[in-house]
Amino acid sequence: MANPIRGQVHIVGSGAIGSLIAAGAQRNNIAYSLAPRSPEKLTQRITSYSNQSRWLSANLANKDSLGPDDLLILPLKVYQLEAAARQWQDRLDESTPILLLHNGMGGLEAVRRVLPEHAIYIATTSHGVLKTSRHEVRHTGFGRTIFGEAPDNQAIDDEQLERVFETVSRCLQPVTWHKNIMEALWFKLAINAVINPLTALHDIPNGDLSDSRFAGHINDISQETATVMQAEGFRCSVQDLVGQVMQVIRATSQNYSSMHQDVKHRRPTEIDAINGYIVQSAQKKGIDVPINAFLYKKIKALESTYS
Ligand SMILES: NC(=O)C1=CN([C@@H]2O[C@H](COP(=O)(O)OP(=O)(O)OC[C@H]3O[C@@H](n4cnc5c(N)ncnc54)[C@H](OP(=O)(O)O)[C@@H]3O)[C@@H](O)[C@H]2O)C=CC1
Ligand SMILES: CC(C)(CO)C(=O)C(=O)O
Repeated sequence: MANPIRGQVHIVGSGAIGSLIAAGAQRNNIAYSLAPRSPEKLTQRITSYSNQSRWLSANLANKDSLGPDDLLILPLKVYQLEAAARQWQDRLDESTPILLLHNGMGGLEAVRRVLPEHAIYIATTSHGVLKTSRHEVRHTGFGRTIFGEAPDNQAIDDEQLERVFETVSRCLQPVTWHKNIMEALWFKLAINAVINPLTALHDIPNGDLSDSRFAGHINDISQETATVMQAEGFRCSVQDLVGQVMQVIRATSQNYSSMHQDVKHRRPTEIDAINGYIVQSAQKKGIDVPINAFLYKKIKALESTYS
């Protein structure tokens, strides 16, 4: 069996997914720290979907610099990534590996603007986690995680790759390796591009999208996304995407999507990294995606009403 990293896992923030990773590290005796914006935001307790609570040892980041044996994890929204990378850049060794974990696309580009040469790994997860108070999170749904290497990593370090994979496998299990992680991110994007804006705009839980009145919208959004994905070089059909979207709608029928919750709590949404990213990619390829553009504008208009 492979070994995890030899050093410490440094988790930026103390948000929902970061706290789940911290709990996984603690359970597996992997040294970790959390780095919230302020100590008062540190997660202290995690409750599992089977209602068992676990206290996190108060592991605030206290190292001045990270070495090649450490791992920096950025489980953040895409729009938070560039600033976070800037905060950490002077504390990283040139060989410190970095793991990005987010919904939507554009995270790699954002971090590369600051750290063009670091080895970057990317994961996407379907675990569900909610930060229920400043100090508590609830693991609401057991999911799975897909992991891969950024396609533009310069040097291939097989030992580092194995150790990082093993670390993520222990912290966020079950984890599968994907040889083209960008493809996995695009397929997840295609699901979020339908469910997130529609549930936010109609103020409904995910399951309500199985009503026949949404069938046309789901098909049309997926058609546009499939066209862009094909132009990006991925093999997919509208039927594939609609099938996957419907499966997630059924599997998460009681949930309110993250964009629905963001709008409800008047927080910035991840629309730029989801439908906004599809619109941008389509423009570069000369493809028209009017429905994605419409959804993008509607969510932006909602955000602009926040005081
Ligand atoms: N939660 C879930 O169930 C799932 C989430 N995801 C995706 O994972 C990503 C992270 O989501 P989630 O964990 O829910 O988000 P959260 O908002 O709970 O976590 C992000 C945390 O990081 C903090 N933060 C941001 N920038 C910095 C910084 N520079 N320094 C210190 N702290 C910082 C934020 O603080 P502040 O609030 O002060 O900005 C926030 O507490 C998103 O892309 C999401 O879509 C994917 C699957 C499931
Ligand atoms: C899969 C889905 C749509 C589950 O709600 C999600 O990822 C989200 O809400 O952001």
